[in-house]
Amino acid sequence: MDKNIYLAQFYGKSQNYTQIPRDWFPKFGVKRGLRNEDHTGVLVGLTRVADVVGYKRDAEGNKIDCDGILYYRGIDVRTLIEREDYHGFLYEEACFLLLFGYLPTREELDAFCKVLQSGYDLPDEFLEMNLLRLPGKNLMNKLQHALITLYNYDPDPDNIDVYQTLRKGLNIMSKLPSIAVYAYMSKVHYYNRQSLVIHYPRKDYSTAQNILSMLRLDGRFTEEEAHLLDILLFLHADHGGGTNSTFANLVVSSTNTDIYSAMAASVAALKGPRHGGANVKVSIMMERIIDAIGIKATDAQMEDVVHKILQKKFKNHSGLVYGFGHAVYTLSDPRAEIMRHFCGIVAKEKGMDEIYNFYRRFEKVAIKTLSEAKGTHMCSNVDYYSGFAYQLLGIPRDLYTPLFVISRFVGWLAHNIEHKQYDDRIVRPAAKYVGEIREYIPMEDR
Ligand SMILES: CC(=O)SCCNC(=O)CCNC(=O)[C@H](O)C(C)(C)COP(=O)(O)OP(=O)(O)OC[C@H]1O[C@@H](n2cnc3c(N)ncnc32)[C@H](O)[C@@H]1OP(=O)(O)O
Ligand SMILES: O=C([O-])CC(=O)C(=O)O
Repeated sequence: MDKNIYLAQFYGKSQNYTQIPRDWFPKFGVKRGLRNEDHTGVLVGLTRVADVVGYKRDAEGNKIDCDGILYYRGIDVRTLIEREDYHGFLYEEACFLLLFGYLPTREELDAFCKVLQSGYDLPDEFLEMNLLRLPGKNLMNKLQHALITLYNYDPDPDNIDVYQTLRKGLNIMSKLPSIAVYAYMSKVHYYNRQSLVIHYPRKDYSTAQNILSMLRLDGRFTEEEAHLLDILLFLHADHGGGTNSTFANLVVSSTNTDIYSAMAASVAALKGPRHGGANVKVSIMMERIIDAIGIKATDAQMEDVVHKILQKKFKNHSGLVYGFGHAVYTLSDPRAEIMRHFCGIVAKEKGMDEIYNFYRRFEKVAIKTLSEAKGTHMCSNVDYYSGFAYQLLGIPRDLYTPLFVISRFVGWLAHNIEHKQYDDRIVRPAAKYVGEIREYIPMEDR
């Protein structure tokens, strides 16, 4: 018999031995997904890096929905964006704030940018050996590979001293934009037979400027485009210690493994479509929806699509309307609100307001339909508009989630350092054995 048929039979039979009924989880007091009954997260740590506020508590301790607020080191991200003194290095300023806990002076920010800029160059032959000779089908997997490979270029890679972690982290961080863009160039050269374009990063450019200049054939971009990308990088920089990819970092790093391995674990987590990978899924989903019902579709047609997605009758079959719902936010994700605003402005400038208006209308319909279907308020999340914002900048879909990595790396690093300094215990929760204890049966008696 075909070996796959055997395997399918073993798998079928295994269901008699391996099942764990859903109601056993509450019965044994297990918090699935580390969530409490009211869906809030189980407390697993203390942090001063960022705060994600999505609900309040009333006097009786009940959870009350509220508009979301995101604080970086206690400062509302909106105030950092709305300021009058924009200088082109918003993302770098946020990196400083997240890592060191205070807002830099002009001199401190310049000095910090110089540290980053001094790390822009890749090690000799890294590009040729690891990116051009080994193109990756998926850039998130390729980024994990590149991170693990950078270990080999470090003379003391297993040194996990806190200050060394900061130095190594900043060095990796400064190289990520080139690695991601070159990995993309290598992919489309190899798999799509496109011409290979390699622009070197400029030392005087910010992270946002370099990404745009390395990606574009002529290396040119406008100030407004760099500003939008700077804001996008800024908005993705951190989301507290409980978000999946950061928690994954802390779990892995708590074994005292090297920083390259811990960061690769975070990239692996962020790739998932329930997390950072949702930005690609949203983009594909919206394209398919527009294909199916047209850009001028009515609200009723949009509502029908949402129901079809929920019933797994629309194209992606996941049952999820990507870009909606959040583990913490209830009424709104402040990052989606900010992006909606900036996307509106840039879409108008680029003559893409028709598609922007579609996103806008679909957002309202999806929120209403999902909230009714699930009996709880659901908001659009950061991933709903980010792909569209990248599309406005002409950034290819392959790079949507890698851009999230470039940005969130600093958050992973800040929490990694904080955890090493102040928690420093191996993460090791418990799982209850709920099977039976059985006698061994000799082979001839089975
Ligand atoms: C950067 C980020 O990670 S932002 C999040 C990006 N992810 C997405 O956009 C993917 C779509 N959204 C989701 O999968 C979820 O809303 C998450 C993972 C973001 C948050 O999930 P949680 O708060 O844990 O909610 P949970 O997954 O328990 O969902 C509760 C219920 O709502 C449903 N639900 C939640 N979000 C959605 C959605 N977007 N579409 C359809 N159903 C949803 C779940 O299927 C579940 O239904 P059930 O009770 O009938 O099983
Ligand atoms: O907090 C979360 O669960 C997911 C999220 O929005 C992020 O990591 O940016």
